[in-house]
Amino acid sequence: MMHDALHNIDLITYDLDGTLLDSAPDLALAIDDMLRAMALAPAGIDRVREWVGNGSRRLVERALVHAGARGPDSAQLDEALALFMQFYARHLVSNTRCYPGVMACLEAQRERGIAQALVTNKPSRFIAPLLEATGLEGFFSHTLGGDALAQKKPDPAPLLHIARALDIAPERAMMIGDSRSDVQAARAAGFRCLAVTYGYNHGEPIAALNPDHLLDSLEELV
Ligand SMILES: O=C(O)COP(=O)(O)O
Ligand SMILES: [Mg+2]
Repeated sequence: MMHDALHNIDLITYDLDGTLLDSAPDLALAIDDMLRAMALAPAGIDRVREWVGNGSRRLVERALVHAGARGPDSAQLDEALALFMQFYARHLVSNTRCYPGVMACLEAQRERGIAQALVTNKPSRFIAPLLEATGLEGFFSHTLGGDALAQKKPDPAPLLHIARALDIAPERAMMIGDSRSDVQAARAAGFRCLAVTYGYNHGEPIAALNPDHLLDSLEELV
């Protein structure tokens, strides 16, 4: 039987980090390489996991503030971000894996004829190589990175952009994500909202945001 969450849904937009992919280990490697290159102390994966979700610039800024970098002013942030992008490109798929149930869920919705798209706050340039390395390429009609439009999640713009491109009404669309930016973007766009409990969400339980549905695994949507 089909899960209730999928009732009357024609489009699913998925978040990437913390929802489809456990990417925190590689993000942490890159952040720590960046900090070391700037003669600052490494942060470690447990902290980095809490900083993911608002794009690379905010991730780097949080790391610099935590490491006690004075400022950080925008020149220092630019320099750190350039280092991070360079290191992350090298570590993109060293340890990054799909969460259990992801592939089966994507296959099941494809079979059902539900349109699927990806909306991440991650820089666009990393999307294709990550999808390719994890076997997730080919499932999404549209992919949008955090730098693709002027506004990123929690702004509803990327979700509405995709709904419009596919000519699907927001009330027939659902966002699946792991963090408050996903829940807020879904609400503001008029999308149904499903949250996974295993993701990052800045160290706080996503249940506190009252998404329409909560899942421990995307396997439940198969
Ligand atoms: O780059 C980030 O901050 C996380 O991106 P996400 O939107 O895929 O969780
Ligand atoms: Mg996420």
